[in-house]
Amino acid sequence: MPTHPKPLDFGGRLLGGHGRALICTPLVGRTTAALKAELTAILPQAPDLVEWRVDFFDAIANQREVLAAAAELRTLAGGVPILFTRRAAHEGGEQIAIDEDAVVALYGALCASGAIDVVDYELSQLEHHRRKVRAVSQAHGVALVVSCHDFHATPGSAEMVATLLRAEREGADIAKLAVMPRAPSDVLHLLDATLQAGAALRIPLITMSMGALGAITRICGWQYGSSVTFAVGQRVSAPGQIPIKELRAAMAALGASRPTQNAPT
Ligand SMILES: O=C1C[C@@](O)(C(=O)O)C[C@@H](O)[C@@H]1O
Repeated sequence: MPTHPKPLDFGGRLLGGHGRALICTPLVGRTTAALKAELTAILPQAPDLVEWRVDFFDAIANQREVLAAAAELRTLAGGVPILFTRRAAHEGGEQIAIDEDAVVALYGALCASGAIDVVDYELSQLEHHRRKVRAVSQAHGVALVVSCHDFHATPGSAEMVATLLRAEREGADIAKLAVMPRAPSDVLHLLDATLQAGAALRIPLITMSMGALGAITRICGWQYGSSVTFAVGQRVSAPGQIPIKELRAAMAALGASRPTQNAPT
């Protein structure tokens, strides 16, 4: 019997759960036009969520332009929830032209805009920044992913569970952990930590082992309790991501995309 991942709760609108893995496709366009083209190409592939990786956006320093782009994406997405993420460079993101205070202000503006459903902010950021992001997201009914990425190694299972628990304690609505395997056993440790954390946490979690070695976790992670898997729509945003079509086919082979009543018991 697989562990059912918990559903995501966007202001009372539940997404996923009941043995269904959600697929999120990142948008990494550098301009509004490129983002719109990317989203237009991705939507026919029916992602459950799209993630705007704003650290790729050339005009990130221009809050008005970011808000205008977000509004356009909102309209184009037609009800597909939007995750807004500035991935910090020290956690595998792009170098950006603004400091952390400006990033937090940007998160505030986006949360207030109504154009996004969920934001992702790193556990490694300073506490006063994290608190501000938590407060502003809560104030506007935007869900908060508190994330942690290790692009170099995979910590032990106990440490990974502790990280996910800490994200929950720090106010996350969703806890996320991405780690890099150095050996096949690291992939097993990530799945083990996912299973343990799924039982220990009240909130949904998202985990993945990155790189080619970890790609299997993007297909089967839901069976260990991970609520979302990230797939390539147009361009890769992290190593090891699988194109959405192939990912969906592989998950279907595991029974992941079937309704609960047809899932293997
Ligand atoms: O945190 C994550 C997960 C991710 O790093 C991955 O490995 O699929 C991809 C990122 O775009 C996203 O923000």
